[in-house]
Amino acid sequence: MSEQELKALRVRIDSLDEKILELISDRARCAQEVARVKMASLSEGETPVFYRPEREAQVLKRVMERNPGPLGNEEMARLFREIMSSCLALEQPLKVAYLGPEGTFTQAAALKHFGHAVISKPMAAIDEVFREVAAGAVNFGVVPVENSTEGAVNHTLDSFLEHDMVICGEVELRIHHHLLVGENTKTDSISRIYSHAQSLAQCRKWLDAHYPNVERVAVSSNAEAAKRVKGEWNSAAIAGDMAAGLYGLTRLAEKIEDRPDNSTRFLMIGNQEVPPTGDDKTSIIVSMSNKPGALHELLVPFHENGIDLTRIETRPSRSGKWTYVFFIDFVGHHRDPLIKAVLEKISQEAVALKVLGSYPKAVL
Ligand SMILES: O=C(O)C(=O)C[C@]1(C(=O)O)C=C[C@@H](O)C=C1
Repeated sequence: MSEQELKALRVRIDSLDEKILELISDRARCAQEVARVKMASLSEGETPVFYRPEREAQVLKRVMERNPGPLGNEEMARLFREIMSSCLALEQPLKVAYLGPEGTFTQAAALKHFGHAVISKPMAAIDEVFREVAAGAVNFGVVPVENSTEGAVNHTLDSFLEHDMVICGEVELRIHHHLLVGENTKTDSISRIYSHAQSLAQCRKWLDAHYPNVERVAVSSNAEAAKRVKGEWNSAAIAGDMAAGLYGLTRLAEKIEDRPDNSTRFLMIGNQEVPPTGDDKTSIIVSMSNKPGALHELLVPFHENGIDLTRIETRPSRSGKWTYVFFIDFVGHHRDPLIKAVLEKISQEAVALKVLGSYPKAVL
């Protein structure tokens, strides 16, 4: 390519950037107007709701449907995700608590869902995320709920039994684990590998094959594991890219998870109900009386009405020995007439039924 051609293309890019700049600023001013309208239409004592997950899901879907390329749909949606995040921050900067410390996959999930313009607050435990939201110290919380290799995150399920929370969104993250070492690590003398118990489990076969005699130490998070390695010459950590970058570690082995499709699903929790988008999911907790056929009775209304169950999990109810609650996720919104009727039917048979929330299916 000649110098001349390159120059002409760069002039074109400069002019396009100016247009993009103008358009983004126009959009941001529009968001400010939206905030003004929301404030003006409040009734006495009402608090404004600036963050609208149902609208955000629609915006991102529309972008994906109309994307002419050559950028991929996910990439384009990611760019718009960030534009919307900045526009919302003009209306109201969102505060989001997540299972920390900094560098965890949960932080990556929070940023994927809300964008980078949020004020994010790391918490030391899942229960603390719930408490922070309940106390009103943050607008939303982000917690892991299930992993495709290791199953349910029980701390999260149990926290739902103790707190009244509304689920307002979900996000899925592909989880890649690396074996990380520090500058001073003697890589041929590694005697200890730190990670979160779930991550150790997700890499079990790889560890058995490559480090069968090395001690595996479970710590509170992958980021914590990465932090520890910095000061120890004989240890390594299993963690992801964010933690590696944050603590300046290098990858001794990449993508060591046993299953290449290893993914974790995270939930956004808050106090705000989300209206239907037409492509939603609902999560409920149900407890049934301890009698034969109880689970069958619970599932029949879903089957009879053709409702797609996406998950069912059992946990001890914590209110009696050998009594259980079921966590159920299904496709649909609790305001849909069909879902309403099914929930009505179930509540007639159930000891207790609680709708944890209806929320847009993950777009990104
Ligand atoms: O449509 C709204 O209610 C807005 O506030 C605008 C907007 C956007 O930038 O598109 C910003 C934040 C909301 O979460 C959803 C959408």
